[in-house]
Amino acid sequence: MITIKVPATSANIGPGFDSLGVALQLYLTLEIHEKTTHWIVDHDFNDDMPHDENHFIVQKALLLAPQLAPHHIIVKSDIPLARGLGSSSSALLAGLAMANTIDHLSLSDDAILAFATKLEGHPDNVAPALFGGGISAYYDGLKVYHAPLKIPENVDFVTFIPNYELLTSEARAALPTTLSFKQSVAASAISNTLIAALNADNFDTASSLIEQDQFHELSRAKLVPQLAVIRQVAHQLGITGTYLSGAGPTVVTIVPKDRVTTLLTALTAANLPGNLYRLEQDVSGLTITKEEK
Ligand SMILES: Nc1ncnc2c1ncn2[C@@H]1O[C@H](COP(=O)(O)OP(=O)(O)OP(=O)(O)O)[C@@H](O)[C@H]1O
Ligand SMILES: N[C@@H](CCO)C(=O)O
Repeated sequence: MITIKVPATSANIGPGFDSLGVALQLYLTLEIHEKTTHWIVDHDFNDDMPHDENHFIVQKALLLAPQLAPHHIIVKSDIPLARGLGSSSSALLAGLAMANTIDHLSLSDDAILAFATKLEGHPDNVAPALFGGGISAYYDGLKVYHAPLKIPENVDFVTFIPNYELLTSEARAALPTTLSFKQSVAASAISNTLIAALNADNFDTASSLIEQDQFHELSRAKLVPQLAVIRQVAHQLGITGTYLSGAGPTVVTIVPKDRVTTLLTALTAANLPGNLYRLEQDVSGLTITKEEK
């Protein structure tokens, strides 16, 4: 049996729209069992999700390897669908890694990343899901340029997952079609300075800049009213570092570990419609293990 494990990811980290992301310790696991005459996909999701070759993961694998032999596969996932935790990127990478492994394609990580980014349109979920940790990345249409983003070791990710879905396509439809030159310069300066502050271990500056995005949060805030509420609760405790995770609706606050309980207590009292988690950064990224029978 071959097991492919892929972490969830939280993209944007505030001002890093479509370029920054971090892997988190929630996982999709894909087990590849025996060869079969047609694809058999066991999963715990709703039965509206296909159990045959029409399953998302198989479809993505077939894009990379159209002649891929059918197998019995089992998908298990802690990553909620369409909540801003990169479920589609993790599933996409699992499919590509399955094709690469069982069809012996020997594609490099960078080749897989470029293929995945072409399908996703932006690298901010797929890059950290593949490599683990924080990543900054840019796709020029052919190649993905990427470098590690330094995430402090002494922080956790307080993650509020609302009890409703928000498709990325819907949240992208809310984005502005143009930004003025002045606003573009400010928005990229905020993102650049965030990266520099993280690299300099200056978390006070970083956590403040995380909240100053000018690319996407203003136009998406109406879709996720909990973003403003969580920021306000955190500010009352002197905590900054709250952002819309990916396209939302999940809201993440990056918090020093010694303040996490205080924030979780206050957010629990706010009784928001969804679930709160304390997550840690994943540093391994996608892993593949082979077990001989
Ligand atoms: N494990 C999975 N198995 C099958 N399909 C999946 C799986 N995970 C995601 N998908 C597909 O991806 C869709 C969600 O993708 P979408 O890009 O809207 O959200 P997301 O990836 O969870 O969020 P974001 O990109 O904002 O972080 C699901 O509705 C489903 O079609
Ligand atoms: N950067 C993307 C992440 C979700 O795919 C967005 O915010 O739309």
